[in-house]
Amino acid sequence: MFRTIDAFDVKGKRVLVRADLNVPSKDGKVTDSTRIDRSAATLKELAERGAKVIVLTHFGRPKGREDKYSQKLLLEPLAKAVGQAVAWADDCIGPDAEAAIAKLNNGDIALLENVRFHPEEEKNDPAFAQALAKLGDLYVNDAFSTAHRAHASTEGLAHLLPAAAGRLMQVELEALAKALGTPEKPVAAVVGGAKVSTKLDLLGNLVSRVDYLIIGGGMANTFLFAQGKAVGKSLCEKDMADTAREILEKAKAAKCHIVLPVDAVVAAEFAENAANKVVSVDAVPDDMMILDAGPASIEAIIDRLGGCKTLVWNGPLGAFEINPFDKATNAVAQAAAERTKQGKLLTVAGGGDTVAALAKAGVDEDFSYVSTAGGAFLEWLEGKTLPGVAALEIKSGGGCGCGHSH
Ligand SMILES: Nc1ncnc2c1ncn2[C@@H]1O[C@H](COP(=O)(O)OP(=O)(O)O)[C@@H](O)[C@H]1O
Ligand SMILES: O=C(OP(=O)(O)O)[C@H](O)COP(=O)(O)O
Repeated sequence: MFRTIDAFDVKGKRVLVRADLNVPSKDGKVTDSTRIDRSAATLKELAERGAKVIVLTHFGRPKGREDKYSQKLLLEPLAKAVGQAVAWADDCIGPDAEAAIAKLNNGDIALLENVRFHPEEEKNDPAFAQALAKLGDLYVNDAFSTAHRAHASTEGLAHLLPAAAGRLMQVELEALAKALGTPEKPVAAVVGGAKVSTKLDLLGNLVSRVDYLIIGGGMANTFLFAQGKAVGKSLCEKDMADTAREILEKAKAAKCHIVLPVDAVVAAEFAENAANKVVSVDAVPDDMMILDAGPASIEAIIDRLGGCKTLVWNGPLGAFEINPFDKATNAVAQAAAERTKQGKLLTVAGGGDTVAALAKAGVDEDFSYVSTAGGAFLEWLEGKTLPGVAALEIKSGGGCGCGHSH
């Protein structure tokens, strides 16, 4: 049980909204604005109700203040999404933030610079959380896709100010519970993408929840390496090999079938239209990298989905942003969309890049539900309590606040 923004009288109040505007980008331009667009409902409602709306978010994984992770590129798409100008502050705490907020009138919206420019954010540092809290009267967490992180702006702040869930947070939790509360079996999970170390661990729990775990993208390379295969220059976290082997053992014990690529599209560089060829996963050349799953792997995955009733998906199967390494992601997305339209498969997908990949494949409207969250959604699926959601719990209201119904 958590409070929503219905419980707040926001008129004239400074409302700190933690959104997740961590969107895909290229050359300083946002390439998929889904997270921004879906965060707009809360921001617009608060502004319409007369709040001074202050948006906190992270963008990427900067190590301290790094210009390439400045959030200025978000200003224009955010202004478009909310239908009004958005003010800016060069820092998320201190004099810059205070000055920008002091200028806000009721109904105005401001975006502050990347909270991760301060390493204290990810440490959930109490003094940093206090510095953020000083800027607002009320706190709204609308960042479901970052709710698996116990950071100052996603967790700490909820203990320092009156706190509520935003509309996107509400919608996500309700939609996931409805779609996946009791998933029809067999259930397949597709997990790919590039965030190997932060997502590999959770696969250990996922194997007891799904019948098939289909591993692709950079994640698969680490498993192939763990099986003793050479992966050349591929994205691969070699120090995670033991964890990968443990997951394979856990899967066996849980009778979860792991599906790994059998062939791969390899190239010498991560670049658009790089010369490429299809090889067996047993024959990846030393000077090349795996950038997509090959045709035999695509066929095996689609074949496997044919027998499933539910699909959950986070992480593209290849480097989908650069042609032609989007083939496996496109083909599997289109096959899943087709089966969804036929009423044979319930499909729930999520993640900043996964959403962009589904849009590129032209099927984002055809899935049963598309979440803004990737890692958070998988952790929710594991049955884990998400710290960002739990912190919103109304202590006397009963329920643990994790978003699951127990
Ligand atoms: N084989 C691969 N090698 C390098 N990068 C890959 C590979 N497969 C997928 N990726 C990358 O994974 C990224 C998305 O991963 P991730 O952030 O985990 O997904 P999401 O944002 O949907 O949760 C994309 O930028 C894509 O290029
Ligand atoms: O993009 C995100 O998650 P996702 O890649 O799992 O979809 C969130 O913004 C969380 O980012 P983080 O994984 O750097 O904490």
